[in-house]
Amino acid sequence: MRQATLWRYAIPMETGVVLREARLHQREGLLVELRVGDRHGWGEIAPLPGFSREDLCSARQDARDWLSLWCKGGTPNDSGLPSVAFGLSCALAELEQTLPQAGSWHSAALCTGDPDELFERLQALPQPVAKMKVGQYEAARDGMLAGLLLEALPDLRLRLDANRRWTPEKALQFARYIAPTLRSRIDFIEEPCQCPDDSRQFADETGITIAWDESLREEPFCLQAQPGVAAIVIKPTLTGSLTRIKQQIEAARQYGVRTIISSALESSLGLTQLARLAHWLTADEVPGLDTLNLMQYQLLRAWPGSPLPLKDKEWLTREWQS
Ligand SMILES: O=C(O)CCC(=O)c1ccccc1C(=O)O
Ligand SMILES: [Mg+2]
Repeated sequence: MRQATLWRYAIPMETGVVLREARLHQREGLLVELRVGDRHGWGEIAPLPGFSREDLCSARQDARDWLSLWCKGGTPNDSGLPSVAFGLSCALAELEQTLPQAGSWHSAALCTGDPDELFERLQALPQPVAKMKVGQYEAARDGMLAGLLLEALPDLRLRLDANRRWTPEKALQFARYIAPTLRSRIDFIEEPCQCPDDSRQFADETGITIAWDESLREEPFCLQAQPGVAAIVIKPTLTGSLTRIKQQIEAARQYGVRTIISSALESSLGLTQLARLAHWLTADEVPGLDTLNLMQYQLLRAWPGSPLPLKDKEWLTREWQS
């Protein structure tokens, strides 16, 4: 017999580092638990305000409809809401034991705090890959800091994320502070300019490669081999089912473009699944999952080595059961 429960969580968190002005003080989402006999599978459905097109209310409704049908023995189609399709497909994959347990537990370290502290943290990393948000302050400041880090830490690889905040002039101003010999250690800048054509031109002019993030979720987006485009950044919660994620990764591979699996601020349950997904489908890449520490605690599953407290089901609210 098939059984399903939909749980709700709310975790205090501070998201200023990643979301900037759109910051959240609490992350809300749903967890889905599927059971068949003594097998079970979990998934997380957590639309991210400001990024997802669906909200939690419509996600809950869609998830309930899907689960009702599934419990009756049906095989419902993937939800059209990306967060729902992602969470349900993870729960099914766990149930069917198709999501391997091994995970990519080393993430690109999210650069926070003051430069001295950052410097020490990066120096201690086994795989020195860091991700820095740029475009919030002066482009010159960003350029100086990035240049300084690359110069001081000769093994460091840097990923930058501008979230489309630069005009073409600002982007070039940033690049002027990065010596040409250091540029190849910038893995990529995610979406430097407002418009994708300007971002590609930036890559052409500076030799600094770029990655698509926001563009991936815009219609019409057609992945192609483009000079200067090094990677796509996939946030599964904003993308959809495991099948869809696999298709995107496969397409990128065909064009010689790297894929980085990245967080949309999921709880430790979803985040550990993303680490497993990353290991399974993008084994050679360091994922962008360094967001757990923004939360006050972990839920149901522990990220290996995390000192954050781990909370159990008592911290969840039951929303629906069948
Ligand atoms: O990609 C990462 O390394 C961390 C996640 C991250 O930056 C992010 C998280 C939530 C929403 C948007 C973004 C972003 O890439 O801008
Ligand atoms: Mg990004």
